[in-house]
Amino acid sequence: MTSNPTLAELADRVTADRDRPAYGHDALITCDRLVRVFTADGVEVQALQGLDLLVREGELMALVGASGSGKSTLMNILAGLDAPTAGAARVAGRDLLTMTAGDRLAYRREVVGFVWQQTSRNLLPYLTAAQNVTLPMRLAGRRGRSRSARRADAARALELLELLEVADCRGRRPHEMSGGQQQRVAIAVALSNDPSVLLADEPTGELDSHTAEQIFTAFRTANERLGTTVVIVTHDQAVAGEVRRTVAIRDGRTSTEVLRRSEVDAATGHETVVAREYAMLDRAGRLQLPAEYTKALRMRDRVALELEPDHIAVRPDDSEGR
Ligand SMILES: Nc1ncnc2c1ncn2[C@@H]1O[C@H](COP(=O)(O)OP(=O)(O)OP(=O)(O)O)[C@@H](O)[C@H]1O
Repeated sequence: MTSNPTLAELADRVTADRDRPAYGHDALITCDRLVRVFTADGVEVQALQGLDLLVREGELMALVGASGSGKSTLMNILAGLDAPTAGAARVAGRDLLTMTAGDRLAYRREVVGFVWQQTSRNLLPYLTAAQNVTLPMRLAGRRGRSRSARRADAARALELLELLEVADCRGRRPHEMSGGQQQRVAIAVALSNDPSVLLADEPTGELDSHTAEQIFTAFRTANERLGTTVVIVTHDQAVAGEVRRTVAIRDGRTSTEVLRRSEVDAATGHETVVAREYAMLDRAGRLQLPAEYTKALRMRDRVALELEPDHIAVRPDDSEGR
């Protein structure tokens, strides 16, 4: 252990702490110790238990986790449909805890777009694809109600439908389209007001694997061509495997994340994708070890720690019988 710091050292530490940028200062989405408690029939359920998550502008990332881990709760908060119990959540500079009902409505219209699993939840059944895409633009009313504004909205709707390769569906109502076409139109609807963030909760859950791949391509197109930040909750390993960053949620907290990067072999020019798993370390120093690791070494209750020059070793408790 180090000796007691001098007064000058303490003053230096205070200055360094003060000058350190705030947590998530450069992130588009910041969740800081986010808590959501539900009370049902007098029983409290802690759906989010101090979740930390940072998403940078321009990312395309996936959230995965077992059923009940808190993914939908998090998405509903980020979508502005639900409010957290405690902690902090900011998206594109908006504080999700302190927003008024009016701010929340503007936030849902202007800052986030969302695509849900149930195709029926995304589109109005009595409107055509093009009308579904122009509706959020009309509701936001950014261009006014003149004829030229309506023409500009219709042109943007067609551009988006073309970008997502469903322009041929523009005059069709949802029941006249396949599930995959409906989801691509739903992505166009979500993008209509040029949101900073596109949120999708199991968007491929009702689709076969080939169609799911097309939907994922549509998200990638939105991310690459429009620069929209995309967060997708998915059970689909194929989708999770396609993104650079997959964050796992366990028991209402972010636990591990997998980062993938391409490596090109200098000799052959062959490109391979290398994946590496990381654990989240929160500001209190808490770390969640993957269950399969702790099970493999029969670790529970207590582990032995050793600080090495370049790593920390975590070993099974060896104190038994000593
Ligand atoms: N409105 C609610 N009232 C009470 N409990 C709720 C409510 N919404 C969610 N929960 C509980 O919160 C926990 C997290 O639920 P959530 O729906 O966020 O999980 P999930 O990871 O999205 O699961 P799934 O993959 O099955 O959709 C669960 O224990 C759930 O039962």
